[in-house]
Amino acid sequence: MESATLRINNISGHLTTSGVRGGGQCPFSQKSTAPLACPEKAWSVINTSPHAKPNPIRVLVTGAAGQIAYSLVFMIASGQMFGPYQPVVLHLLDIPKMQEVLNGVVMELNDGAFPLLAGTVATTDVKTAFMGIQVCLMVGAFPRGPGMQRSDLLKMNANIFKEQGAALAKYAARGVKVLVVGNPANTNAYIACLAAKADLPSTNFSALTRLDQNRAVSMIAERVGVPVAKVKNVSIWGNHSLTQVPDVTNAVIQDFPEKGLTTPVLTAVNDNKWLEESFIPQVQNRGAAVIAARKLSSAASAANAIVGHMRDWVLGTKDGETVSMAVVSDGSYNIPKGLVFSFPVQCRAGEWSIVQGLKITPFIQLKLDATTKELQSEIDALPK
Ligand SMILES: NC(=O)c1ccc[n+]([C@@H]2O[C@H](COP(=O)([O-])OP(=O)(O)OC[C@H]3O[C@@H](n4cnc5c(N)ncnc54)[C@H](O)[C@@H]3O)[C@@H](O)[C@H]2O)c1
Ligand SMILES: O=C(O)C[C@H](O)C(=O)O
Repeated sequence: MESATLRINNISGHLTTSGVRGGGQCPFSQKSTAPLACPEKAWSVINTSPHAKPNPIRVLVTGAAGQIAYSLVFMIASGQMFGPYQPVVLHLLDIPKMQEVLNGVVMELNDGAFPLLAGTVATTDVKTAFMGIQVCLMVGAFPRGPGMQRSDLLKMNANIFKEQGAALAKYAARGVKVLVVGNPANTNAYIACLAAKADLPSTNFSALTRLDQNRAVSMIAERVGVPVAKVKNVSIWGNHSLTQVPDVTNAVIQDFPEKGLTTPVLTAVNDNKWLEESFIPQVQNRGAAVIAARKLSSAASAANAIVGHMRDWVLGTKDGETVSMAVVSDGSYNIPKGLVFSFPVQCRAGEWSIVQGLKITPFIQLKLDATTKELQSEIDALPK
């Protein structure tokens, strides 16, 4: 029996949809009593056991009426981001002219009857959207079209991140984990972090390069002829742009994980020319290739990458495995402090840390220098 108290109000231009199902308790339908794989690695906010009191977390998706969100919100509601024991209240923000579409997204969320969806707050009001949120997925921004570079969006999108960075500082939970997706993602994360600087630590902020990592993993798996799950520790360094650095120097094919047997990707591919002249440019240009084919930027694969990024951040990465996240540089690998730069990281207990001591070849170092320079020039171009 569902004692839904769903209300849809359209008051003074603000669509506010809120509902708490089952009297605030998430009606778990999962029969499994198995705890998550490594609960000791999870952020303390996340329920990793079916026996814990269900305590919904508040997750904001901005740009909730857009393309990426149309995959993302359903993946979150189905438990793919926070695991099978963690209920969510979805906060959904878009701009006033998208109210009607946002309303439709809420209808479909309700029609999905997701057991983990404890409520929705759909709104065009920034304060309502950011109030008390613990996870913030900043998708809302204009996408590029054919022939554009992501940096061409800087002027169009910068103000969104300035305003929303300030809203994070004012209204969000102090431990809020922020993932910027809207392009140019690294510099938008830099802007949001700067706007919140006095109130939130810079370690709360990140930008998405997981899609680039997934693209690179998929290309290596295809080249070597192994399932994608066997390709580990491919890194993306730097900017989510044409200068990004897909790097397989430290990557392995996990042949027999139970015996700890691995083969370096460099050995398995055994073709440096292909890696340097085909693999790297293909990963760098994949976003543009999708736009050319779809006439729209990647959306479902972006949603999947967002889920992977946040899931690893809150639930922890597997032992010995690295993932790529753009985070505020602490000076590691001589990357200037403060730049939002993609590094290989590991996550435990809700904290990321940059993997230290990885081998950087002279070829990769030249590329790191170029992507650093580009990020600095994006920041120099910001309106003062
Ligand atoms: N980092 C990545 O890997 C990656 C991957 C794919 C797309 N992207 C970027 O993500 C962004 C969104 O892509 P999309 O395909 O969903 O675009 P979209 O145009 O389909 O959706 C964007 C939504 O954001 C909304 N929006 C605009 N301004 C807003 C504001 N101030 N507050 C809240 N919402 C606002 C729009 O109304 C729209 O509904 C784009 O900038 C795109 O380039 C990044
Ligand atoms: O390429 C784009 O503009 C969209 C996104 O950043 C992507 O990598 O697919």
